[in-house]
Amino acid sequence: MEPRNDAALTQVRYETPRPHVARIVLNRPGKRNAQGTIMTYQLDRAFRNACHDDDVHVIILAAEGDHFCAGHDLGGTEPEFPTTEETVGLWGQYGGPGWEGYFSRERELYFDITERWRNIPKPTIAEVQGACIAGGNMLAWACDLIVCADDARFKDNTIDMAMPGAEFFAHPWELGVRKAKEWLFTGDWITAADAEKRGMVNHVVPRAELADFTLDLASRIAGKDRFALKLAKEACNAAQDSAGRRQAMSTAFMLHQIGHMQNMMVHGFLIDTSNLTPSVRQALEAAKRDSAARRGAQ
Ligand SMILES: C/C=C/C(=O)SCCNC(=O)CCNC(=O)[C@H](O)C(C)(C)COP(=O)(O)OP(=O)(O)OC[C@H]1O[C@@H](n2cnc3c(N)ncnc32)[C@H](O)[C@@H]1OP(=O)(O)O
Repeated sequence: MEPRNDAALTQVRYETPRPHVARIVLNRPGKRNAQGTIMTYQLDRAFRNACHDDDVHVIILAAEGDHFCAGHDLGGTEPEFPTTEETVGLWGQYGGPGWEGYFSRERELYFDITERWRNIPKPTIAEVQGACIAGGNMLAWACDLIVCADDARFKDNTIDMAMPGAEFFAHPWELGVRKAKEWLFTGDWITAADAEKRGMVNHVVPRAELADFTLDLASRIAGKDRFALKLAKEACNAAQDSAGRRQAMSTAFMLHQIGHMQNMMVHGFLIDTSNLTPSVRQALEAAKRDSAARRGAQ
């Protein structure tokens, strides 16, 4: 199958820079690649294109601009809820009252979809530079390997939003339980070097060499037997799963829902917005006003 030049992709680019290698690029640098509903479904579409193309053996997930991903889009310039046409998940009831709609959205957009990307039956490599925040880590963690630039830095600031951590709660599996707790409790950055020491990333390379290094690694892997790669990935993932990863993450996801409901009861919104950076808080406040007006008009 020819790689698709997919015109539907506006916030994500799909490239085939080397034989048997697809490179999917988050392409919203003006918003620091914040991941909203549109980007999520375009990313899902790009991953599916790569999965369905027999000629693609390895997939790179990269990002345009200075930062890999500023996490979930808190600016709300996009539809809050997916339409049933674009969803692959079966949750539905996005317009449901109370928590019903939000639960479906969270489950589909942040948990199930990320788990599906983690289980893509081809090797995936994240190529990370600059800031990688909260939901941004979920994108990197969904990949099998992570190569990062020496300027990469990672944090999960969700406790500052009165939330217990991003939805795809791989933190303890990525950093070890003790470091994961400190990272979450403080909301501090960890550097690329620290992430490598913890085993969260495979390689740290100079920023100028990031793309070429990742491509070379991808090409080396792409030269191996495609089916054996798939089996090796499945075997490694099964080791984590038989140690309880999936069950622990399901529990964490439900606790995350409790965090949102508590915020709704205490702050009248999904998250406590008081500690957000000024530009993001401003965008969010505008989005909240729009959303309230839209709902009022219904
Ligand atoms: C369960 C929750 C999961 C989550 O993922 S919640 C999201 C958590 N993420 C954050 O709190 C990230 C906040 N963003 C930042 O800290 C900074 O940004 C960066 C360090 C990533 C980059 O800093 P700099 O280069 O100085 O950019 P800038 O002026 O802060 O932002 C540039 C434009 O990007 C928009 N933006 C940044 N992050 C987000 C976001 N997460 N959602 C929506 N928009 C975002 C801003 O508003 C602004 O936009 P305009 O130029 O139009 O004013």
